[in-house]
Amino acid sequence: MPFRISDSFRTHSQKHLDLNSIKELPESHAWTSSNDYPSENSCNFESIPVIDLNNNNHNNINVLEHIGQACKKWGAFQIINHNISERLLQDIELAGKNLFSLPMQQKLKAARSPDGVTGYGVARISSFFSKLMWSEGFTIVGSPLEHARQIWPQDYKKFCDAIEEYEREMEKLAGRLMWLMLGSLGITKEDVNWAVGPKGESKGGSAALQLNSYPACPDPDRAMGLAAHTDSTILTILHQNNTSGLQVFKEGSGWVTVPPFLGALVVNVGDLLHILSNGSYPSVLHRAVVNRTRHRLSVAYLYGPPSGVKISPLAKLVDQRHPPLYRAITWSEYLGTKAKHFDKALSSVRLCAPLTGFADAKDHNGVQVG
Ligand SMILES: C=C1C[C@]23C[C@@]1(O)CC[C@H]2[C@@]12CCC[C@@](C)(C(=O)O1)[C@H]2[C@@H]3C(=O)O
Ligand SMILES: O=C(O)CCC(=O)C(=O)O
Ligand SMILES: [Fe+2]
Repeated sequence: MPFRISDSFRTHSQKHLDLNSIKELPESHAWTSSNDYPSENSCNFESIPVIDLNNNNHNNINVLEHIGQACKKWGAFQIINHNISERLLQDIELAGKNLFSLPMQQKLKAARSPDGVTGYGVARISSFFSKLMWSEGFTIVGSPLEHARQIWPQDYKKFCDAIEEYEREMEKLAGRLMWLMLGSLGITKEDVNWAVGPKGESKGGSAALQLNSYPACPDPDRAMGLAAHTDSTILTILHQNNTSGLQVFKEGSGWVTVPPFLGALVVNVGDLLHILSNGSYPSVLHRAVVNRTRHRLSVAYLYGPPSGVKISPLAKLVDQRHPPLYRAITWSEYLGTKAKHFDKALSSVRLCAPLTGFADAKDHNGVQVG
């Protein structure tokens, strides 16, 4: 059977409240310390590195080294000079704004079905939490046409054009970033047979596009935009509008805000790169908090390997002293595992305990993610 991301991650329950018009936080959305209360942040002045992809010599270290350090230390970094035009970033933001500002009954015409992946709905990880999140989402895999037509029977073209152009540009950037991140581990194209075609050309991966909307919230300290999670990807490229909300978890520092910089994009290490790198580049735990006055929008490009490809620790990174820590798994299988085990998914594909003290970040950082 052909691989489809849409087969792998099923929603358990969906509730649709119009968060834009609610004046008081309902009990259903009021989080407490026992479920990862957002205001427990430590005050942090550091943040993830900003890497100039054009600059081959930043503070005497080159881009590859800079990326390697960021992946090891943070599991995330921001990029500038990435060749995605400001115009395209504005277009995708506008497409998201136009979609989420529609009346609820119109958005629900493209509601994600209970056993589907694409379309409009609450965060799909909601089923792992007793409280609901202060956000709404729209997931696209491949062409947005079918859902766009359900929402705008005549007027779907503008939305589809923006999404499709964004997907094309993101695919190129994600491929480039994957080779930079793997390159920083000493991995070349010869070492990854599934990513290279017969003529030595790079093969494209699979991807999903996630539009996230976080309306202004009457009680932001007790609400959660998107609960702590890692992405089940090789890497994720995130565009956030000019309102902060994304936080990454760093061992020893706690939750650290990722400030939005005009034109910059955030890159996250996902669980599959964690596996490929045999744990050297841990996937980053992250979440989105909300804001009393400002509406926030983010667009995540979730990039993974081509269909059917088994992902396992790369042979070059494995030896007697560094045995493979994870078993081989396809993206589709991993998404199924994540849908079942959520924050325990990575541990559930683990083969053995590491020899060197390293452990899955989520297993020992004390942050409750599920
Ligand atoms: C490819 C995918 C990754 C994702 C599940 C999905 O099938 C499509 C949406 C993705 C997303 C976006 C928001 C956070 C996340 C955990 C979720 O609930 O849906 C991720 C999923 C993931 O990375 O596991
Ligand atoms: O909105 C954000 O900043 C985070 C979104 C996110 O983590 C995701 O879509 O996977
Ligand atoms: Fe995420």
